[in-house]
Amino acid sequence: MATDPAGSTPTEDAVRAALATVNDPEIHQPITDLGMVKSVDIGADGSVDVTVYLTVSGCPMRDTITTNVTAAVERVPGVTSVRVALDVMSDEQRRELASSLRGGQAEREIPFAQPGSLTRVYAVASGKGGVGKSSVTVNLAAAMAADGLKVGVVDADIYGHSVPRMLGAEGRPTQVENMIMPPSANGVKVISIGMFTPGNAPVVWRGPMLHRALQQFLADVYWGDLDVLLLDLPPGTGDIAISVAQLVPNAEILVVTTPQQAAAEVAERAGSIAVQTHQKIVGVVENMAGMPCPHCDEIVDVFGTGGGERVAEGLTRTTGATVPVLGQIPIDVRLREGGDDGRPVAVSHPDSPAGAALRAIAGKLGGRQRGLAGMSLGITPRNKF
Ligand SMILES: Nc1ncnc2c1ncn2[C@@H]1O[C@H](COP(=O)(O)OP(=O)(O)OP(=O)(O)O)[C@@H](O)[C@H]1O
Repeated sequence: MATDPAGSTPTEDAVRAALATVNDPEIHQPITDLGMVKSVDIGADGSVDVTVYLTVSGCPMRDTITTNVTAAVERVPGVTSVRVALDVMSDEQRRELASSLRGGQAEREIPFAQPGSLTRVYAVASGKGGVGKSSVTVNLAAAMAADGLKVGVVDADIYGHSVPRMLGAEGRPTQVENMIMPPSANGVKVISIGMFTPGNAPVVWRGPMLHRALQQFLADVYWGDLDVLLLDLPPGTGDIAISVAQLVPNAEILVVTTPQQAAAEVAERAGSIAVQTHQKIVGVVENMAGMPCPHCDEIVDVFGTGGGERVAEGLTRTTGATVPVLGQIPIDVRLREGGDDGRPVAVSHPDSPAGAALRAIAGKLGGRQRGLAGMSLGITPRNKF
């Protein structure tokens, strides 16, 4: 308990100032700004009773909120004890909160697709499954967050939703009215179809349902201000790639391939869908590019060589714009282990060959300024006379 040399009772202003330092763990804003402080009562003996509104009953964050509120108020000089009681917001209060979080933006509007949005959106695509698309997405996201960027990931890989586990962000998102609060881990906010399906049930959704799910993830999830949003797409050239193009036309495509000839060919096909959707391809990542021999450090080209380069050249030819190889990531058992444990190798072993390669790619993508080059200006050229 903080001692007060003057021995005076703490003021309500001082207690509220302390409460303003406590962020809601899901919304990441001060509980005082969110209308979550119901009452503050201060006894003559310096005891403080605080009642906090939870957004929903049974909120999974109730213990965290109680601990953080207690710790903040205890630090106020003159406070002798802190008791925290919890209440639940009424429907009306929840509606007000949801509308203030939306900041006046209309319901169902996708903030990233608005003109002037400063969030860079990357849709991570691959031709074949299992080439490491989700691993690359998660590691790039965690590395960018470690560099201080505000990052979100949408796991749109309907059939193999592995992003929450790879990031260590399992658990169900809470909902405030129509707004979904994304869990976060490793500094990254994440939402996944897997968070809404019972157990490990396979998802047998068709195109229109996938489109609606993606729209909901983009419009109804409270992302806050993001610097970068990564979308982990299912492998191949399915419906969801078209949905991304319709919902976030300014999303740029990042193609992941392995060095193998066959994988490179399908990756090129997946990438060339961007020509039809008029999206920009930001670059190619070659994953599983060789494995250092554990005995002599010689690089063993398990999956051959040159796939990334071939895809980049092919896409440059098809799109007419230069598509670079952004980096090559070697096979590394720590990358796989990190994926299984929710500790991305780019942050747990940043200097390992795979970690360093991923961080370098994250630096290139995270450091780019969103210029007008990637944006639709929404104007039509006038016909020539
Ligand atoms: N560079 C690497 N070194 C070692 N293991 C890797 C590497 N890249 C990926 N893996 C492992 O390969 C497996 C497949 O990776 P991942 O799930 O990221 O692929 P994916 O392309 O997203 O697959 P899908 O789209 O089919 O779900 C995972 O177990 C992952 O840990």
